[in-house]
Amino acid sequence: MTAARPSDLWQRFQTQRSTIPNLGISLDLSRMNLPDDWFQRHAPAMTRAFDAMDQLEAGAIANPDEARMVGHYWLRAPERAPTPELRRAIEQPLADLRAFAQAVHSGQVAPPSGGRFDTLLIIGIGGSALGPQLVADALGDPATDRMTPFFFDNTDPDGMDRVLRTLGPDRLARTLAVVISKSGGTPETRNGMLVATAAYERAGLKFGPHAVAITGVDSQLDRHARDHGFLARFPMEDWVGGRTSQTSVVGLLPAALQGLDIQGLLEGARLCDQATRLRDPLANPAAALALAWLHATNGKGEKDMVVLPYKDRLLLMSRYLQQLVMESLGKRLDLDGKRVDQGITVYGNKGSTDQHAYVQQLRDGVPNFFAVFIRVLEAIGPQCDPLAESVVDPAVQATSGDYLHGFLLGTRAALFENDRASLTITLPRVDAQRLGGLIALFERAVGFYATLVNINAYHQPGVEAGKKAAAAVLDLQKRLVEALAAHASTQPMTAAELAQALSLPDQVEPIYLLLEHLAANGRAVLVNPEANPGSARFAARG
Ligand SMILES: O=P(O)(O)OC[C@H]1O[C@H](O)[C@H](O)[C@@H](O)[C@@H]1O
Repeated sequence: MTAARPSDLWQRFQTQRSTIPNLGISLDLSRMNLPDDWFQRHAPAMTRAFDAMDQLEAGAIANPDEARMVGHYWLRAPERAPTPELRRAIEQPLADLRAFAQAVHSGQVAPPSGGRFDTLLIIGIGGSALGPQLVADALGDPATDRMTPFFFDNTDPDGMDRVLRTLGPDRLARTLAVVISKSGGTPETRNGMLVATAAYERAGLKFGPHAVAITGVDSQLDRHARDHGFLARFPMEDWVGGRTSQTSVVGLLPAALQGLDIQGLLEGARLCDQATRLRDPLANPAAALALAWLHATNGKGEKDMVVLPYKDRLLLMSRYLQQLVMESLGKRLDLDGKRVDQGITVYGNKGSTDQHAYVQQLRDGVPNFFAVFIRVLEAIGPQCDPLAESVVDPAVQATSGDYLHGFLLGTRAALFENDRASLTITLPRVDAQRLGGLIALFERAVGFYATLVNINAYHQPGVEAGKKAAAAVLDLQKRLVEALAAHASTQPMTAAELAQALSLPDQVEPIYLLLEHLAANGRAVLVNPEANPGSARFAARG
């Protein structure tokens, strides 16, 4: 049990606290059980991390495997971009996207069938969806949004169908599709675009005059957009990674179209960047965060990070951070090519909802995590009806917001009592500036941490393995459908027999799984449904 006295904790609360002054954001590490000399002990390592970050911001090839610069910090301070060309590559698209959003809002850019665009269908995945989703949900307000956002962020036909049915053909005519893919070749996004195109066409509409693309210049998507008369194309630069693209066109165009405060997002990120360039880890929340992770995880991912925002609007924060942290830090090799199997697992949802779900395990179960509480001081936003924050419990004169805050402090104390560490990030409110600041805080903490554990945070070689394997599966499926037609039109066959026919005797299991999928979707027939996998027989569809 932790035997810290309240007066010691109060002392630690004051000394292990850093801030982003202009945003009123603070980071409290008092419940992380850091040894007193933790920061001092890691001063030399942190100096290296500051040096690496300085070089990155100055335009070094900070992503060595892909031979790329890493420029997301310039997006909110274009004057810091290392060359005038790079500065222009930030300022021009920013001006263009603002002008485009204004033209859409004013009706100057309008649907061919008349009226105004009032709905957005954002098509993207991973870094091309998670940031826009987080921002849309955190800052959006159905009463004041200029356009209502919907997302295709997967290749699940049922998921896409649900969105399309929510929209219906009439609303589709007033829907602007924003197709986002840095590489321009991501299959899920391409599929989403093709399904959307078919839906527009079925409604008697052409997709191009309802669509814009955000993608690398001359990518497959860029060429498709050009050839199909998209309304506009916005460039995505190779020095902006998908998971750090929220302050690029990727995050800003959807937000601007929704009518959100993109200047606030940029400003918040810029102010955070300023505060986190300070070379004093105790006073620099991004450095302090990275050093706290180093302690909690032993620099080897030994503990998971549970993200607990006590605010519905920040529900998607854990999902956003999952990609930012796990895709950046989850690496097999370090920068010297040594096997390290690095990473920090991130999950979470929101408080106090989680207290009625998995906090039981956090408090009493396997102690394999540390918690990140996100505490928002103002209980309601200026746009809220005060009714939501009226007294609900006259006995203690408490409002719903008092309860929410009370549950946060209560859970923080209950975890700490049981030797579960946590850190707390406090924001005055959820607005564009604070959200921009929060995103930038984690971006830089990830960068520092990567240097502390000597890995490249800016590539994702592991993702490719799954993509290649999926392509091989689709190729096998094609050959299987052909084999079914050739050999199993009259005489049903087992997976093993089909594997034999394809000369792929060691592929029986994937062949069975594909047959099951094809049969469930009416593209093959399972003639003996009660049979076990070994004796199940499949025929071509007649
Ligand atoms: O923007 P895109 O090129 O379509 O990529 C979308 C996502 O897919 C990839 O697999 C990467 O792992 C992500 O980092 C990326 O954000």
